[in-house]
Amino acid sequence: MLEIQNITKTYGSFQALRGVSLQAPEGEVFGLLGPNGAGKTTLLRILATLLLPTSGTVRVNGLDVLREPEAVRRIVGVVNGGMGLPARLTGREVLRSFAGLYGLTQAQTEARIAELDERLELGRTLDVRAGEYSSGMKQKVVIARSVIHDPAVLILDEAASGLDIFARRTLLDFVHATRAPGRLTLYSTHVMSEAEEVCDRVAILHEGQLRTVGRIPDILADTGEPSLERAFFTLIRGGPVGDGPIQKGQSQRGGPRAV
Ligand SMILES: Nc1ncnc2c1ncn2[C@@H]1O[C@H](COP(=O)(O)OP(=O)(O)OP(=O)(O)O)[C@@H](O)[C@H]1O
Repeated sequence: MLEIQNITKTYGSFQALRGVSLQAPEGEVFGLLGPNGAGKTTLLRILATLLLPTSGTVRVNGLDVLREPEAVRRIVGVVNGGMGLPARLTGREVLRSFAGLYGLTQAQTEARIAELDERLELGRTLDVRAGEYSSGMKQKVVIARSVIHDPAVLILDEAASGLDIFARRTLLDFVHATRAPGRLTLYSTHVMSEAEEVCDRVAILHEGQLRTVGRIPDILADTGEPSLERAFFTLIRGGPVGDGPIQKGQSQRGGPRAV
């Protein structure tokens, strides 16, 4: 479903991604974890055709992101920071205009808006102008807009940030429900409990390189840690957290596990 081969990205003389390769199968929610500045947004923007890599290749559903960006955009939905909404439009108008861009008929559009209203609990947000939204209302409409065309691949970059616990719960349930044959959701977060809840597999990125890729139970077993948060620190710091014993998996530091 997603194949990333040796991606690098250089900003000026700074190497933000230093040879990232991974594969993510369909039918799963795949988590991308890493500290600030690890390169998560850079990688996700490359996958979403919003940024060119310096080198390497990415295929989404067999489509080359560099050679066939238009085709990739039709099957990908993306939410990342700083996405704006036109202040004078209501949520419903925003969704209708995006549905039009993707060629949905009026009947398809209204059915999809009704479905997203239910799944994301949009409620009155649909009929309020975006200029009057709270940050949580805005984020819900941004998410609804990103999936109006029912994309096979959904990229959510820190999508829960700024949401209260009710909206966060709605989002996590929504993400959970995206797990289906022929679908892939990429979910980046700093919140380990979110990753533990919704992700089947995670990649941990640090300083532009993968520290590990795998199923969460396997990562816990390999690091000998009881939680993803402790495993995360162990992998990022290159040593055990607190006074915990050094466990198996240490030999893998600095290189990713096979998926
Ligand atoms: N346009 C840019 N120009 C120069 N450097 C950049 C640019 N965008 C990102 N960087 C740098 O690349 C590195 C990776 O940034 P990126 O935003 O991908 O990290 P991140 O893992 O998403 O971080 P965060 O969790 O803080 O959002 C950082 O050191 C950042 O300063």
